[in-house]
Amino acid sequence: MDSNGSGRVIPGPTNPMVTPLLTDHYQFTMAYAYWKAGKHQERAVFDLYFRRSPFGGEYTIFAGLEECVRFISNYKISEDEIHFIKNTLPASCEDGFFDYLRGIDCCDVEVYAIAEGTVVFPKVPLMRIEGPVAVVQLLETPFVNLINFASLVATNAARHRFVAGKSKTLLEFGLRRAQGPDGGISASKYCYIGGFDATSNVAAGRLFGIPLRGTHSHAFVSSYMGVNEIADKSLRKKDGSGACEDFVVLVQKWLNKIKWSNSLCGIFSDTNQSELAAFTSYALAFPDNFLALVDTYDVVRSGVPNFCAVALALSDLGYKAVGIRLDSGDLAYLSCESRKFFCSIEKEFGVPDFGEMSITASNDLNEETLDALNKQGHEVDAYGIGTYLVTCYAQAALGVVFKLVEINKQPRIKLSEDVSKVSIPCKKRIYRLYGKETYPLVDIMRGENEPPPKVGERILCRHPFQESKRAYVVPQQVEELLKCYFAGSSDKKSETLPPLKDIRERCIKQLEQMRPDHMRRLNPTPYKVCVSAKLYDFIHFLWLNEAPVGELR
Ligand SMILES: Nc1ncnc2c1ncn2[C@@H]1O[C@H](COP(=O)(O)OP(=O)(O)OP(=O)(O)O)[C@@H](O)[C@H]1O
Ligand SMILES: O=P(O)(O)OC[C@H]1O[C@H](OP(=O)(O)OP(=O)(O)O)[C@H](O)[C@@H]1O
Ligand SMILES: O=C(O)c1cccnc1
Ligand SMILES: [Mg+2]
Repeated sequence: MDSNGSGRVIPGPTNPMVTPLLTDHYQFTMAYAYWKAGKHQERAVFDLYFRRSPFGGEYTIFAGLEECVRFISNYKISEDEIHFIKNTLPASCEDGFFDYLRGIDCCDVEVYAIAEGTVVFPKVPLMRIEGPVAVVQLLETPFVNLINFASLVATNAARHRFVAGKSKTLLEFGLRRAQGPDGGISASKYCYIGGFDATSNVAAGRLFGIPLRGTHSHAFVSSYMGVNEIADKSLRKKDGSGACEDFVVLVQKWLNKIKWSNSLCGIFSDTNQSELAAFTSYALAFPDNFLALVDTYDVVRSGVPNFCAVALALSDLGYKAVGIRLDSGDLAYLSCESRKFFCSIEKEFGVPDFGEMSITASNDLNEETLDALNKQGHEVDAYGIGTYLVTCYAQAALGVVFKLVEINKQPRIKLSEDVSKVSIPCKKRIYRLYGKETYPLVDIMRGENEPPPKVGERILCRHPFQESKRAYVVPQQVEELLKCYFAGSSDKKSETLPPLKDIRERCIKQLEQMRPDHMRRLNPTPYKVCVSAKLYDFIHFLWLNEAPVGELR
């Protein structure tokens, strides 16, 4: 634990593998070369950004900032680590360098960032990292690593939420399929930020206070052979006014009633009795939270009737069952059939709200299957989503980069044949300009010393690289995006790290205020990211200055 200059104590990174060695070898070789040249203390400014939003979309959720701040707040290279680094470098490397590494902390580093959970766009610096060039260089790889997957998976979660709709419960079930333990823990944390309601991941529940939810598996159902395996068949009434001595008999009674009821007669005959035993047993263990996986044998002919028999028996004793989970087959059709069954029971037996029993669906769900279910019509209330969500199956990486934009107060540019890869030089300030209808209109980057845009004042916004693309904007609201999150030992004020719940709320609010055409799944409109006229001129001046002139022969 350490403080970031603000006097607040900041714990280390969640994952203890996040150490100064969690970087690329070349960061240490460059650090040595900087040191050898006497250049290591030169003040550098790097921007961290990405070039394209993922999943064919036009927005991204910025996530991972807290872990970066935790990392640098506690940055210290241990003796063991220095010993290891020394062995990885040529023997000719001078000892003075290792003394230098020994003394490194991040007290000369400052980090400016957009708030975690904000909707962000390509080319805009999500973080600006200032400090001695050798130190900031060492931070490149861990920072990019901590932001890349966090932002990717939070965006994936937000996209799943967008298709599922606000009213649905979204459960993250991905731990078993995630890319290793950190993939699993990170996915649970950042899917929550992106708008999921709960996770099945117990460790994530403990670490981050994310609500835990779950049902049961097919193994639980198929492990039962019959009701005689249930040792204690008694169940106390919910209000404490007595008990049912044989809950199994009560369930059987209800199953018979359903079977011969007017509206359900003929829909099913004999249900699977081992499944009934499993449901009965689960209800005895959790009478207040009874939710059954109904697709082990046959949803309509066995799972749903068995579930209803147990739920009605519970109802006799004052308990309210939660619902069912469907994990195979046509989820649209089966959810509608199950709903019809529940509604018939409500009508036939006069059990209030039985028709509103919750239906959870799972099984290889993703944006496309959720969209297909919506188009077909369905009765699903909650989705359990694993593999496609946590592995970010539709796109493996976000492509976050970390580029030098200034050293010793000299702006720097990285040129490329591919214009989209040319970096935007200078230490910049970023503003989000809002229009009349309260939507964000554009993000504009301006040189650090340019005055901020003013509400009601016309501003020329220019595409950073295409001369003909320009627009005037008269903002109704101006929001400065980069705030100081780590001030090192300077006396600058830094932002406090908000709790996870607040980050999630911010994210949900941010998504709601975006113009709908930026958010749609098919051919969304790109959000405009621009530069001030002054910065535009400077970029192109520097470009011409740095690019050699070709010669044709
Ligand atoms: N109504 C639907 N429309 C579109 N996709 C659906 C619908 N219902 C389910 N799906 C999806 O179709 C796929 C079905 O998976 P699969 O072919 O493995 O069948 P299954 O139902 O799991 O079969 P099994 O009984 O062998 O487990 C899943 O990805 C599921 O999310
Ligand atoms: O389908 P996902 O989106 O990854 O969500 C999680 C899945 O994990 C569980 O079963 P598991 O996949 O382990 O076994 P199954 O495929 O045989 O049901 C669960 O029943 C879900 O189907
Ligand atoms: O609780 C569940 O139903 C669950 C948890 C993880 C994976 N699949 C399902
Ligand atoms: Mg599966």
